[in-house]
Amino acid sequence: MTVAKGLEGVVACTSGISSIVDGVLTYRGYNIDDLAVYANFEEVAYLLWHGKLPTRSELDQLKKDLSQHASIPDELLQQLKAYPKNVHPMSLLRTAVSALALYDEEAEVNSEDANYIKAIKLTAKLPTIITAIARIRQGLEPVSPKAELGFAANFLYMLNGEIPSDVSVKAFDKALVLHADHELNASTFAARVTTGTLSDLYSSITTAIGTLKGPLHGGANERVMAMLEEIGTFERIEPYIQSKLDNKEKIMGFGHRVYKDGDPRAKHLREMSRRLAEQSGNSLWYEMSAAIEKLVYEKKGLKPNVDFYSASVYTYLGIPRDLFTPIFAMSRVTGWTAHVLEQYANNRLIRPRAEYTGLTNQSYVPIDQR
Ligand SMILES: CC(=O)SCCNC(=O)CCNC(=O)[C@H](O)C(C)(C)COP(=O)(O)OP(=O)(O)OC[C@H]1O[C@@H](n2cnc3c(N)ncnc32)[C@H](O)[C@@H]1OP(=O)(O)O
Ligand SMILES: O=C([O-])CC(=O)C(=O)O
Repeated sequence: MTVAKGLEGVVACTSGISSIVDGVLTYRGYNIDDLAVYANFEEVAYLLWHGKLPTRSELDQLKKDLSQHASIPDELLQQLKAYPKNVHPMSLLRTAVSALALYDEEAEVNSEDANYIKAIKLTAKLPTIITAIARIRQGLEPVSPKAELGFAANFLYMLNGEIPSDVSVKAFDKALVLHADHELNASTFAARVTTGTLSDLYSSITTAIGTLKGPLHGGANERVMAMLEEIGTFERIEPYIQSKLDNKEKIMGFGHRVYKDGDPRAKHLREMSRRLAEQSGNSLWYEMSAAIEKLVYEKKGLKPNVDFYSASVYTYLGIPRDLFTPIFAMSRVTGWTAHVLEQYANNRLIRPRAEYTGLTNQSYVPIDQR
């Protein structure tokens, strides 16, 4: 047997959802560079689920469906209020999504239609859950979603209780577009493994959230911000980075399993960070990020991934650091569910092999003789 550690280079399934070829990322054949400029998040969700861009009336219907399903069961809201306050929002989100299944009568119905509706429900409810988590821990009442607001605007509105500015909504919407899908990343693969057993869609998304949470995957974005805060000043950048490299520690937001010459999403986030810095009158986070990018490339030849500049973008948008990964989940749930639907449509159990490296020929010794 040949072992590909971390499954590097292994092609584990076919997929028609997103592709990465020669460093170019596409969703359903559309280049991410075009989608980032022209599409909004709801259009991208439709594209991922249906394989084509929506017509005006299809988009209006999806927006209606998302808004119709945005509220969460009162039982879940009461649970969110009862959960411990000092727990990471990703842990709360994972538990809340699992709990949500208990209040969906169709949770166990495994038809294509029922699963598509579950995909819409989960996408609609994630912002409501995340903002409720954020407000409850501050002793504030959760804010109910507003039907007339779009997906990105609704999140910012429910988080702060104020209608957000157009500039913030546009920037946040673009960040959601950029995070929506990414071929067979770890959390999507995990979701497909769960789906492969013919378990239910809520189980697959709970699996995916738990997988995204790790610092080598989606959890890197909040750690990038922690690093920027820890470094704090320009003079401290060089010694900080050098000591990380000397100690063979990972610099968060750099490197990628698939992109060796840079992540195409990073340039959009870099530009967003630059603009938001200019508008906010506080360029520190952007300037520090740009200096770190240059230095890490000079010293180690590594380029930033999607998580690097998203940290300063979200900070400029006034979003607390520990909500960065939940926001990633809020966008990626569209990609995860598209992959779950694709897996169900052409399923085979996912069950690779392991090369055994343990002891052999052991003789059983009775317990009182060990
Ligand atoms: C949304 C996302 O999931 S994007 C990724 C988010 N994760 C991060 O930003 C965490 C930091 N980055 C990393 O840990 C890695 O680059 C990963 C997990 C993304 C990819 O890991 P792998 O493909 O397994 O690469 P691997 O860890 O083998 O790295 C290859 C080489 O680059 C180095 N390297 C890779 N990333 C980094 C980094 N961020 N900082 C320092 N060195 C790094 C490794 O030390 C190794 O160097 P060596 O050959 O001198 O030993
Ligand atoms: O593809 C990966 O390995 C990680 C990633 O960038 C993503 O999930 O967006």
